[in-house]
Amino acid sequence: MPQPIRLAINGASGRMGQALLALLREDRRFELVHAVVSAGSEHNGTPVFAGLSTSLRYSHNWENAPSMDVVIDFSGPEGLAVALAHCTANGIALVTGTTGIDAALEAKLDDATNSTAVLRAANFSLGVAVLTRLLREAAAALPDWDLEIVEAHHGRKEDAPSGTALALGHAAADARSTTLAKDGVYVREGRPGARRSGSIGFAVVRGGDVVGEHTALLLGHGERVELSHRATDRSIFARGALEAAAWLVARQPGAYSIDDMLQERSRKA
Ligand SMILES: NC(=O)C1=CN([C@@H]2O[C@H](COP(=O)(O)OP(=O)(O)OC[C@H]3O[C@@H](n4cnc5c(N)ncnc54)[C@H](OP(=O)(O)O)[C@@H]3O)[C@@H](O)[C@H]2O)C=CC1
Ligand SMILES: O=C(O)C1=N[C@H](C(=O)O)C[C@H](O)C1
Repeated sequence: MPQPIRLAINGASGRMGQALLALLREDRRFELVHAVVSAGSEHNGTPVFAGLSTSLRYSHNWENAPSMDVVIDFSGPEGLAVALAHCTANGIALVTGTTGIDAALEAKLDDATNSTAVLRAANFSLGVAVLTRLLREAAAALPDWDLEIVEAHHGRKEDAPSGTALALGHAAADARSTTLAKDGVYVREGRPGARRSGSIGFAVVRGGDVVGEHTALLLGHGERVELSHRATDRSIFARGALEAAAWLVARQPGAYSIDDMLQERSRKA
């Protein structure tokens, strides 16, 4: 039996953190060595696995963190920035699903890939990986059709549009040889006028306990194509992030995506 992979979770008390912990109870590939929460968290110092013999407690401290091989981050931009600094200073691989990242943090993440293996995914579900490929194909095959991306999430989500919606938009824009900076439309209010040909619109729904739904609408005249994905259980994202972490620990420094992992696996199969 190989040594388990020493894992830290950043954002361990959150919705995704808890989904990861539930899977880790049964996953012998990993040893959870650090479970990080915010400085003001009510979970600080409390046991991570209530009822089990392990003594691991939630912590907000990276300074005296134990040795680890990989960090999985689902914390938010502020938490990610701190975890990233720890990973680059100590040569630790980083898997992050945090969305809503600004340009400054994007630049730090890019810089970090010179010294650290970083795998980023706005969505760790296999279905969304396939949806993205299908959308690329459809957007290129129907270049004159209007393209709109609609997403729905639970009412606690802080960023909009979702990271997945933006990633879908970037993929479609790329397939049409344009960019979201040029053609993305995020707000329609009052009297915005007729739809500009070639634009890529985003619409956002928030409420209840929706896990995550994304639809790309390709609207023609007299017909339309709808490409949809519905996540009904957060464990799909958690499972994908654990697969990514197990894969990333053996990689050289660099920037990686879920597609890199899937392509390497299909080459080996
Ligand atoms: N890529 C993907 O597949 C997915 C991505 N996401 C993204 O992951 C992120 C988290 O989502 P979700 O789990 O729903 O969010 P939650 O708000 O439920 O959880 C956030 C967690 O981060 C912790 N946290 C907050 N600030 C810090 C900090 N500065 N340092 C360390 N930990 C911190 C919180 O701790 P506490 O509250 O205890 O202080 C909490 O444990 C979002 O950006 C979301 O969009 C979500 C689902 C899937
Ligand atoms: O915050 C969430 O919940 C989710 N966030 C990700 C996103 O912004 O795309 C992925 C998933 O849809 C759930």
